[in-house]
Amino acid sequence: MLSLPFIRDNRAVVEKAIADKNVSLDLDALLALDGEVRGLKTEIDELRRQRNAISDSFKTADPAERPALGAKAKEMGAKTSEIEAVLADKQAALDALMLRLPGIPWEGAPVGPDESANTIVRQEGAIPSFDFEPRDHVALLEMNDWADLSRIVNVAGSRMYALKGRLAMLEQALMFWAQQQLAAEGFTTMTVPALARPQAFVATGHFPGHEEEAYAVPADDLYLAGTGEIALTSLHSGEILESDKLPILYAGYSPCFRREAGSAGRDVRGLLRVHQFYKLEQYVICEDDDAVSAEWHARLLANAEMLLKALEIPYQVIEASTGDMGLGKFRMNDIESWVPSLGKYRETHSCSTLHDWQARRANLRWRDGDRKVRFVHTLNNTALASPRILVPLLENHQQADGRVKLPKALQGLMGGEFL
Ligand SMILES: Nc1ncnc2c1ncn2[C@@H]1O[C@H](COS(=O)(=O)NC(=O)[C@@H](N)CO)[C@@H](O)[C@H]1O
Repeated sequence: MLSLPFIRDNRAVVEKAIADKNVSLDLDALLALDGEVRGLKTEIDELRRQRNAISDSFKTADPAERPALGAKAKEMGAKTSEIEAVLADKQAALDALMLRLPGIPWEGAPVGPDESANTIVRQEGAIPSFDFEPRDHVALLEMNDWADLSRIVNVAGSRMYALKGRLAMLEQALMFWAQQQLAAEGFTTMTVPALARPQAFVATGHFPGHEEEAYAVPADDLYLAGTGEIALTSLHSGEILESDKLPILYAGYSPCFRREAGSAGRDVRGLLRVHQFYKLEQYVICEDDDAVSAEWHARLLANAEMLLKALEIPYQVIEASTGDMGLGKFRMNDIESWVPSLGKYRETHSCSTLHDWQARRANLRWRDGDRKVRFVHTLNNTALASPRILVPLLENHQQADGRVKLPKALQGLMGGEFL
């Protein structure tokens, strides 16, 4: 969300963000509502002032005049309530439009409608060349009995899987290993729930707009989150964080649930796109200073690259376009990992800076050195998301006989050179 003073003073910038992020929002209607709300508030204040004046005069008034004064006060009270009802409706309409406002993208973001406008920042790690016909991850799962992709569908429906044996253990080991790497970078590991109240989805920007992507639990007015970002964004809602508590660095581990409503037919084979997965989420709450945010964005990206380099997975860093980065983002860099069976890079990480766009929605504030209360900045990036990360991991390290050679970083954890 943006502040109304910012919108009033930066109309052209906001209009450009609305256009560049393909948002359908009538800024004139929003500002007209803002004007009406301010007018109604002024009217109410004036009525209250007059009513108070009458009440004050009541004590010293001639007894004969009191009935008329009482009637006047009563009439003003009725008028005030009438205007307050109108104000409530206008305020609700304004609040709804405010939630649709885009965050202003950084000036270096490629302007374009969707991911087709994304650009490649750089590529890291040599694409492996095999002296045998490489298998895809599903074939590797089958020949090593590392997953059940069929029976489980009878139990839980499509896009579901069960990992087995050493691969199931590797998934757990990977998450612990990543938590250790992030702890060394100062991030506090947290396990967070997937269940969350609707307001938590509004705070991150998932609602309004993406309700159909979340599984609902209507009996309890809860939804299942698709990312630990949702719990972490609202964890400190309503608090005023002292400056010595910033930055807050969380490594949030959670199950993630996504309906993938819009993904029919995409990635239907295997582990790339499933309804339930596990993610370790890097999350930062920092002071509202653009340079500080930019520094944390770079560090979140570097952390993810550190993990990919240790896993010896080739990848490329992507600069997201204005149309692909999402409503609230200032900047988004995806990392795409090489998948040999597809002969292309596929997204495994997504690093975002949101400035105070989420903080305003989540009511996340801090007290600066001058004791001034301000909204914070929030950032997030994937550390590891499994089972998707297993796809490049297994395929890039496969041997001719179908065994998978573990990267050195995991050999100690898994007690051997091979999975
Ligand atoms: N349906 C899915 N199945 C498997 N993995 C998924 C799915 N959706 C997302 N992921 C993984 O989760 C990562 C982060 O998802 S994201 O929506 O791009 N971004 C976020 O959730 C941010 N909070 C950063 O983690 C993706 O890069 C991908 O690796």
